[in-house]
Amino acid sequence: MKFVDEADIRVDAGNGGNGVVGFRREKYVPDGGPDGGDGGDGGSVYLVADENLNTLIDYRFERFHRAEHGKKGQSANCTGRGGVDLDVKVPVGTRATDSETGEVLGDLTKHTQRMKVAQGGFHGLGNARFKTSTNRAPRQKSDGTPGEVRHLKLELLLLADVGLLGMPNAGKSTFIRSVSAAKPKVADYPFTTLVPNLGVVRLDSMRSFVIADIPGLIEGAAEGAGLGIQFLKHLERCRVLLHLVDLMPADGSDPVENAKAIVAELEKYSPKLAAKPRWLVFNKIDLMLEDEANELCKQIAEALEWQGEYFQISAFQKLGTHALCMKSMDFIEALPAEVEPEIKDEEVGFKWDTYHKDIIEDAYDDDFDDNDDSGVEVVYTKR
Ligand SMILES: Nc1nc2c(ncn2[C@@H]2O[C@H](COP(=O)(O)OP(=O)(O)OP(=O)(O)O)[C@@H](O)[C@H]2O)c(=O)[nH]1
Ligand SMILES: [Mg+2]
Repeated sequence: MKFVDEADIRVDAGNGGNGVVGFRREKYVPDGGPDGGDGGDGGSVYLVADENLNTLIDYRFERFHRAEHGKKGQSANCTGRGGVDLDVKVPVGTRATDSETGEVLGDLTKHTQRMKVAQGGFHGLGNARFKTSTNRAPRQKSDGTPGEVRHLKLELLLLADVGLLGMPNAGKSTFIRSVSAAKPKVADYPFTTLVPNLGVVRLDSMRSFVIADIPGLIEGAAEGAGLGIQFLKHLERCRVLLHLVDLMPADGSDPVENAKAIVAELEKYSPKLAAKPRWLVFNKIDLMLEDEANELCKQIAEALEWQGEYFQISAFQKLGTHALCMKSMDFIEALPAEVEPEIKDEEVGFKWDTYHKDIIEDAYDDDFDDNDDSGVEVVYTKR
C-alpha cells in the first residue's frame, strides 16, 4: 500500500436558503397577513477522525467535498429545510491547515473527533419576519448567505511515542526491526527508507509504546537536500526522540559533525521540535572492542558538549536495545500526557442577534418603498 500522508482538498459548505415573500389569501379574508417563510441553513462541512482509515490516499483522487444547500422558504410560514451537513472521514492523526492563510485549524487525534472546517450559510428571512405595526404587508425578505469555501491541506501525522532521528545508514530501520514486529527494509546505502514506518514495542502484556522510523536526514535537508525535512512533522507528537549516531560511518564521515548537522537541521525545522526530550544513542558498538566503543562514545559526547546521559547499542546484535526500550517506556509513563487542545465545535444555529437582526433594523431605517416589487417574487397562498 502506498503511504500518502498529504492531500489538498476543497470543502464547500452549503448556501443558506432564501426567505420568500408570501401573503395569505383566504375567502372572506381579503387582507391576510404576510406568511413568507424563512430559508433553511446551509449544511456545514466537518472532518471526522476514523480509526479504520490509515492513509489520505482517497483524497488525492476525491478533492471536492460539498455540503447541501439550505432550501428556500415557502409560503404559509413554512421554513425551508436545512442542508445536510457533510462529514469527511480522515485517519486519526490528521492535521488540517487552511492552505490560503496557513492557519492550522486543528488536529484530529481521537477516533470520532469532529471538527467543523466550513460553516454553512445562514438562512434568509421570509417577509413574515418584517411585519410591524406600521408595515403590515412587507414585501421584504432577505437572502441566505453563501456557505464558506475553504482550501485545506490535510497531513497525516504519525502518532508515535518515540521517534528515531539520524543520518541515513545510522541504523534506524535496523533498530525498529530488532525491537518491534515492523520489518522495514535495511540496506547499506543511504535513503533506504523512503516513507515512515511505525512499530509497536511490546515490553510485556501491559506495557507498550509506538516507535516511528523516518527517512534519514542530511546536512541541508531544510533546503531540500536528500529527502528534505518533510518527514520531521511525524516526530512532532513524539514524547522523546532517539538520535542515532553511527560510531563508524562507512563513508568515513565524522560522527561529531554528523550529529551536529542533525541538530542544526532539527532547529531549522522547528525550535519546538528541537526542544523536545532527545537522547543520544550511539549505534554499531559491535564494530569495535568494548573499551574502544566506550572511549569513542565518551569523546563524541564531550565534543558535542552533551550534558545528559547517552546510550550505547548495537541495533544489529540487539545489544543494549532492550535496556533503551525499558528506559523509554519509563520515561513515557512518568511524563504527564500532553493535553491536546480541545477543538471547540461551536454550534452556530440561528444567528438572530447578529445577522438577521441587522437586516431587519436596516429595513426599518431604510423607509423603503413598500410598493416596489421589482426583483421580489411574491407568493400568495390560498386556503
Ligand atoms: N555492524 C552493524 N551494522 C549495523 C547496525 N545497525 C545497522 N547496521 C547496518 O547499517 C546499514 C544501514 O542500516 P539501516 O537500518 O538501513 O539504516 P537507516 O538509518 O534506516 O538508513 P536510511 O533508511 O537510509 O535512513 C545496514 O547495512 C545495516 O546492516 C549495527 O548495530 N551494527
Ligand atoms: Mg531506514
